[in-house]
Amino acid sequence: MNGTQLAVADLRFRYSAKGEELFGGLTREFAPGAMTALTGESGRGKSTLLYLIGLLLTPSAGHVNLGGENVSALPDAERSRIRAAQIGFVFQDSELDPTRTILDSVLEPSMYAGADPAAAKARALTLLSEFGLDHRAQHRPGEISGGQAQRVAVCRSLINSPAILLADEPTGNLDRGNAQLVLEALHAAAAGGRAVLIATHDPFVLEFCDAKVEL
Ligand SMILES: Nc1ncnc2c1ncn2[C@@H]1O[C@H](COP(=O)(O)OP(=O)(O)OP(=O)(O)O)[C@@H](O)[C@H]1O
Repeated sequence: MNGTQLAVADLRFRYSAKGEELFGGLTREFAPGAMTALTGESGRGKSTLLYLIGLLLTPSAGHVNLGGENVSALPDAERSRIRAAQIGFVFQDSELDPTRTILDSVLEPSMYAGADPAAAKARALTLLSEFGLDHRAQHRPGEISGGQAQRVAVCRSLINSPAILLADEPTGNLDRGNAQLVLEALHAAAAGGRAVLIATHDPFVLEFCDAKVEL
């Protein structure tokens, strides 16, 4: 892992001209190798911050800095390229495509990133094995549990070896045991040199995090 630096500087965002301003000029670094919890009451902007850092939204003021570059100011095509190559997402419900095998679901983001298919397949199988899912590679989402599906989503988010991993309530619908497996997987991803950000309401999640940003 290259340990890409991630930071936000004087960040502000409004969904509409008259809408509430979020973040009040947030300045913060998110260290590579650390898992940071984004906490705060409902509506404070945890998900929105992930979308801004994930380059799916553009700040109203301030910027996101990735690897020393203000990536908020870049043209859409360049932001999409950075997103595909450097940023992984895990959402609350993985909603895997029911028609694809688990292996193909994990591989899908590698196609958008233009990765070598053979190398991507080898990496997908390694990831599935690391997360105890190798025997499920040829199964379809209907044949695996919710906890396993979330671990598949973590594998999928890691297929392009992103420097940044963004997780929005990734354990929100899981029981403790499955939540722990997913959180351990995310923590391992951070330990590999990534900045992992996880939006959460759950005190259990905080036990796995190295830092906390309260919005
Ligand atoms: N697409 C949208 N258009 C307009 N306003 C939005 C949109 N998405 C979110 N908001 C508003 O922006 C604010 C922040 O929402 P966001 O979902 O980021 O908060 P959150 O902290 O993640 O909340 P929760 O904990 O409930 O998931 C809220 O007031 C929300 O109503």
